[in-house]
Order: sequence, then C-alpha cells, then structure tokens
Amino acid sequence: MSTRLKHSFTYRELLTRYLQPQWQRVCWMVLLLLGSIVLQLVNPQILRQFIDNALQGASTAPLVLAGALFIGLSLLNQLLAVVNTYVSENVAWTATNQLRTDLVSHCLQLDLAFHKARTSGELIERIDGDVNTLANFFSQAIIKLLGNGLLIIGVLLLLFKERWQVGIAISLFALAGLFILIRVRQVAVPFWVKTREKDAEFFGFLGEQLAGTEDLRANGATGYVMSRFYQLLRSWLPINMRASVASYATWSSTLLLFGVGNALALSISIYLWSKHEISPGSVYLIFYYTNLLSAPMEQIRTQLQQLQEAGAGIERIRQLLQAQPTILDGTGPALPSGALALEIKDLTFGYNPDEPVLQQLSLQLAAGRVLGILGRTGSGKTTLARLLLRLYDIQQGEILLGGVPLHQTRLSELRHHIGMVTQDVQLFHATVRDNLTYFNRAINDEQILKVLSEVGLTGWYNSLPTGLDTILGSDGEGLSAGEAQLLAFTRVFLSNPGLIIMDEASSRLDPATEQLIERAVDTLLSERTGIIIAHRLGTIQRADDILIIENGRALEYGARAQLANNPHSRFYQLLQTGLEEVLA
Ligand SMILES: Nc1ncnc2c1ncn2[C@@H]1O[C@H](COP(=O)(O)OP(=O)(O)OP(=O)(O)O)[C@@H](O)[C@H]1O
Repeated sequence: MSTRLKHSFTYRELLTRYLQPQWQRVCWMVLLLLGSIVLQLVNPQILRQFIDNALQGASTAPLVLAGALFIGLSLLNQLLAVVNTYVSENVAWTATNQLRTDLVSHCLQLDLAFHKARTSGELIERIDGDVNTLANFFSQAIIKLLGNGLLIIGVLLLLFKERWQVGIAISLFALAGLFILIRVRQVAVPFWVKTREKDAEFFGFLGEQLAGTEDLRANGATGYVMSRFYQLLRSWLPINMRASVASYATWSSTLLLFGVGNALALSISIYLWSKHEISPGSVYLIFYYTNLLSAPMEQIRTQLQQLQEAGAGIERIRQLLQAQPTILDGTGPALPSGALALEIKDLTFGYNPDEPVLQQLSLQLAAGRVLGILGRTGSGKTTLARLLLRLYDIQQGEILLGGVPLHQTRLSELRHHIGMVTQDVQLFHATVRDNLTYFNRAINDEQILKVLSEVGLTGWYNSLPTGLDTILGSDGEGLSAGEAQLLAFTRVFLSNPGLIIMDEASSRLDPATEQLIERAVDTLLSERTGIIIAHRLGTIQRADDILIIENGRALEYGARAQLANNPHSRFYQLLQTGLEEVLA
C-alpha cells in the first residue's frame, strides 16, 4: 500500500485510489443517472398533455400514443434503475474489496504486540463492518447527491415555468423541508453511534469465546460465558430499541412533511384552477412534480447520513492504518544456506522495556549444533524463540544468524531459514497439501509423500478419503495431538530451514507416537542447527550444549557432556533430581 494513503486517508484519497481505476464504470453511472433524471422530468409533461387533450375531447389516436409513450418511458426508467444498480454494485464491491485487501495485508504486517492487544472480532469489525459502510460511499453517495440535487432543481425550474407563484411556494417548501429533514436526522445519529460501539464489543466478545471453545468447555466456563453473553444482550437491547424508535420518529416526521408539501401544492393549484389560470392537466402536473420532490429530498437525507457513517468508518480505518509496524524489514545480505550458526551478544529484552524478561544473555552456537534450553515456566524460553524469529525486536545487544545481524536481513529470508515447531500446532481449514506447504505450489506431491513417510504418517495418510486433497477441519479438528505435531514436523521438513526451534511437546503423547516424534526429531536435526526448549530428559540427551535460564538470565551455559560430568553444575543436579520435578 502506498505510504501516501497511510498518511492522508481523506475522502479525496479514497476516491482517487479506489475509483480512478474504474473510471469507465463511474462514467456509466453518471450517464445512467442523468438519463433517469431527464425521463423523470419529461414524463409528467406527457401526462399533462394527455389529461388536457382528453378533457378537450381530442381524438383517440394521440391519446393512445401519449399513454403508450408514458408507459414506455416509465418502463425505460425502471430499466435504467436496474442497470444502474448493477453497475454501482460492481463499482462498490470492486472498491471495497480492494480496500479490504489493503487492510488485511496491513494488519498482517503489524507487530505481534498489536494483535495481542486486540480481539479478532474487533479487527473483523474494522475490516468488514467499517468497510461495508464505505460501499455506498463509493458507489452512490456523491453521484446520488449531485443527481438528486439536479432533479430537485429541474423540478423547481419546471414549476417556475408553469407559474412563478407555484415555483416560489414549492421552492420555499423544498428548502425548509431539506433543513427540517437534516435536523431531524441528527436526532437519531448518537443512538446509532452507540449501537455500532455495542456491535463491536459484542462481536469482539463472540470471536474471543469461539476461538477458545475447547478450553472453555474443558474448564467448565460455559456458564460464565453465557452470563457475560446475557449481560451483553441485555445492554444491547435498550440501545437498539432507542435507535429504532429514533429512526421511526425520523421516518414519520418525513411522512408528515411530505403530506404538508402535497397539501400545499394541491391548495395552490386548485386555487389557480378555480381562477381559470391553469388547466386540470397543469393541476395534475404541479401535484406530480411536488410528489416527485419527496424521493430526492429523502435520498439526500439518507446520503448525508451515510456520508456521515462513512466518515466515522474512514476515521476508524485511518486509525488502523496509522498503526505502523515497529519491526522494520531489513535490506541487508541473504542468509547462507545449510545449517546456520547463532550468536547472541548481551541480549536484553522486555515486552515492556522497563520490565526485562531476558537480561544480558550471551551464547554462541556453531552451525549444526543443538542447544537445549531449560528453565522454569515463565523464565523466558519462548520469548527467546520469538526474538530469533523477530516477532519482537530486542532492546539491547545483538543477535547474529549465519554471521548476519538479525535486523539487517529481510524478514521473509529469516522466516524462510528458521523453522519452528511448537506445542500449539496451527492448522487451517484447507487441504492437507496446503496445510503442509503453506500454499507453496513449488513443493510437489512426491516430496510431501516422501516426508510424510519419513515422519511415520503413511498410515494416517492412507486413511484420508481424498489423499492430499482432503480438507482438514479448522484448528486441526479430528487429529490427535501427536498427529498434529508430526504434521508440524512435516511442514518444517518441507521448508528445509537451517535453524530449527522446537518448543517440545511435553505431554499427551502415547509411547508409540512419542517414538515416532523422537525419530522425526532425529532426522529433522541432522545437518541443521537446533534449539530445543526441553521439558524431558530424553530430549536433553540430544543436545550438544545446555542453557539454563532463570528469571531471564543465563544461570548456566556450556557443553552438555561437560556439565553432566560436573557434580557442581546445576545441570548435574537437575539430572539427579529429574527435570520434570524441578522445571514443572
Ligand atoms: N506477549 C507478552 N506480553 C507481555 N508479557 C509476556 C508476553 N509473553 C510472555 N510474557 C511474559 O514474559 C515472561 C516469559 O515468558 P515466556 O513465555 O518466554 O516463558 P517460558 O519460559 O517460555 O515459559 P513456559 O515454559 O511456560 O512456556 C513471563 O513472565 C510472561 O508472563
């Protein structure tokens, strides 16, 4: 997305960016609108002729012709309306889809910290809800405002042409009417703003609860969720009712207003007719034109309201776009291929800079070696893994990967060269193939099948109804924890990174699956650098070096064999007591 858009996200910017590429369709919209205005103005004139000729006893032929013309033009007007709807919907969807795409790609670039601070429901409301309010803005608002303005001016001019007294009276009515309509509309606006806020809160809540369904059920928290749900509904109801009542009041005041307009038109024309100044056809014409004013006046009111809603939507989208990633992409050298050496120099980091989670951490891991990290819950192990992937940036010190400072290399390069397997495997509602390759079409089916057999998933694969085309349930539904882990290994094998980080699965696996995983880990780590956040003694045997973290500091760091043989080392003691007891 252009930086221009990020900084000045105005109505004009929006129109230029999203409507300019569709200028031909927009021209069609204008032409159709003008055509429709002309038809609406001309048709009553035909009817007036028809009435006057009929009253004067004209022959049938011209009457039939006028009638047919009236019906023909009315039908043509309807046809124009249908075509216009088609074109304007097309314009609106093309523009808003582009805007949605821009917003989604912007959000994907934002820091993890940004996403952690917001519920997914809130972002959905921004990306879909607010963008929806802009659909009308793109397709109709301005064109309709201008078009309806033109139609009103056309009607008034024709009324002036009929009789200047009528022109003046109805012009005054139109002006006063528009003023009243707009004022009355404002009464309902604050109620609708409140409703939108409540909507966002409700969908935020719903999104969060749905994402955590499994945990909520497992922990018996459904009662709490339902009570929060009822509370939200209870506070939603009166707000919605007030907004609806306010809207109804606005609507009925509009009806009343048009009733007054019609009465005014009829009284003046009947008065003029009684003075023999106008014909019955003209009486009908004046009445018809006055009636014709109601639709554009009402539409101007609606369009102004929707412009205001679009304004609020634009404001919220602007705020979203103003959130900028703090983790900036590097431009520097590519990482070497094969196993990657890792060097960490004096690293300090805290999610909140005043509260460091990792402090003065240093280590050197040669290419191809495996580092086992041990530490109590909350000591900072996962944080270290996140820093290596640059999901957060460090505050002090330096991290070098393959001799290249982490912040200098491109983020895509980094994520291509580092593979991570966590306990929490994220699977998508997509085919097995797409889940394993992350939609990378360069990886062919033979490669996937080979890796699946290497990790011991051939049996599982054979049970799939449509092989790699089988769609997985969202969030790995229908898969065991072990199978999900093995799929995560398969993914990493296929992306072939130089550094593997494993946040080891510590529980829930049966011995057979555990064996499969052990084998997969062995293959995965051969000829690659590895970091294992270890929870079991078995995995620690695989490590060449050991780092024990306590309260964010390196308590002990060295070669595993040496530490294991040194009775004074903490690692030695851990081996005696058992990791599970000490680290749990
Ligand atoms: N996104 C976050 N924002 C703020 N603080 C966080 C965040 N993630 C973790 N922390 C805090 O940082 C500290 C280290 O957490 P971390 O997840 O790195 O620990 P860990 O050693 O991996 O623990 P575990 O073994 O339980 O996974 C903890 O005090 C935790 O509360």
